[in-house]
Amino acid sequence: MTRACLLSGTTAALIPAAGSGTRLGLGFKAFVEVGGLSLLARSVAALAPHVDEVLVALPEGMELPAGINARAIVGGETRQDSVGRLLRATVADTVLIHDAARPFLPANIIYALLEAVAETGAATVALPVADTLVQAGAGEMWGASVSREGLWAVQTPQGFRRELLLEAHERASADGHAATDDAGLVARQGGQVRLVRGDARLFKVTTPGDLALAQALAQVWDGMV
Ligand SMILES: Nc1ccn([C@@H]2O[C@H](COP(=O)(O)OP(=O)(O)OP(=O)(O)O)[C@@H](O)[C@H]2O)c(=O)n1
Ligand SMILES: C[C@](O)(CO)[C@H](O)COP(=O)(O)O
Repeated sequence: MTRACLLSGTTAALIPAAGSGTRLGLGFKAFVEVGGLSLLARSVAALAPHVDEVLVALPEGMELPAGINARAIVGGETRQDSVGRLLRATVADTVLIHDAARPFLPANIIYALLEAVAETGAATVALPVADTLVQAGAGEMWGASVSREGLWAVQTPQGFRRELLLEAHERASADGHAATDDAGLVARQGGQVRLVRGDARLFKVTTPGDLALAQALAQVWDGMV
C-alpha cells in the first residue's frame, strides 16, 4: 500500500528535535547515537519514504548533520512551540508529527496512521496501558488507585489535516493553554481523534535506562533491514 492510495494532496513529516535532553543528560538528545546512528537520523529515515517532505525543528545554533535528507528550522522554547513553528513552515495538506526521540518506527504503523487520518482528519498512535496505575500521595507513598480500564499511553507519530492542527495550535496560544502533545489540542476543540494501536518499540528515549534499551534494540532492528 502507498500513501497515494490513502490521502489526497501533499504530506509532510514534522519532527520536533529541539529539546535539550535534560533527563538523559548527554546534551541535545536528537543528536545522541544508538547503534551508530542518531535518534534524529533514525526518525527521519523511517518517515522520509512515506511523505513529500521532512521538516525538522532543531535547537538554536545547531545544524542538520550531513546525510540527513530534510529541511531544518529553529525550534521554540517548548515542544508545543517547536511544532507550531514547523506547522507554519509547510503548506502540506497532511502532517505527521513525530518525536525525534522515538527512533524505532515500524512502517506498518505509518500506513495504519495514514489510513486513519484519511478517514477522520486526526489520529494518534497509542498503546493500551498494561501496568497497574496509582496516584502517588505525599512522600511518594501509595495514594489513590487508578483504574487502567480504557486508558491508553499516547505515542507518536500523530497525523492531522494541517489546517485542523494549525487552528488547534492557534486557539491554544490564544488561551495560554500548554499541552504535552498535539492530538490533545485537537480533542480540546472538539475534534475526533482516532487511536491507532502502537508498538512497544516506539518508546520515547527519555532517561539513561531508555537509552540502554535503545542500544540493545538497535542491534536487532538494524539486523532486520
Ligand atoms: N523545546 C522543545 C522541546 C522538545 N522538543 C522535542 O520534542 C520531543 C519530545 O520531547 P522530550 O522527549 O521531552 O525531549 P526533551 O525536551 O529534549 O527532554 P527533557 O525534558 O528531558 O529535556 C523530542 O524529540 C524533543 O527534541 C522540541 O522540539 N522542542
Ligand atoms: C508527544 C509525546 O511523546 C506523546 O507521548 C509526549 O507527550 C512528549 O512529552 P515530553 O514530556 O515532551 O517528552
